[in-house]
Amino acid sequence: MSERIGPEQGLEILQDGRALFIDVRDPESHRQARIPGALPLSQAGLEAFLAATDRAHPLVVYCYHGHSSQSASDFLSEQGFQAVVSLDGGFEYWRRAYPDQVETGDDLPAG
Ligand SMILES: O=S(=O)([O-])[S-]
Repeated sequence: MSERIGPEQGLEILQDGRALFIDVRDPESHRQARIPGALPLSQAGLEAFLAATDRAHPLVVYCYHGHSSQSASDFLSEQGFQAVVSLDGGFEYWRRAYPDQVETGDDLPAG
């Protein structure tokens, strides 16, 4: 089972820039609002993601409430990713706790 982290730890990791945030919600939800710089990952993009991503790159996976991100994290661990965590509370908690850490609409990811 992959590790879970709380939102405070997620914020620290985001600010350190040491992990890739993976958004497993539906693509439209991602387009509307997301954790800054997060990558949308759906079934359709999975193969390309697995082919292109370094297994050593730390990943923080999030969904709506922190449930489906746990199975997505387990799956990514099984695919060889060495540092995968699931974000407790998901985006719904995150957007209320850290409204200034939400990117919306078609804003380009920072950096
Ligand atoms: O996205 S969710 O599985 O936490 S409802």
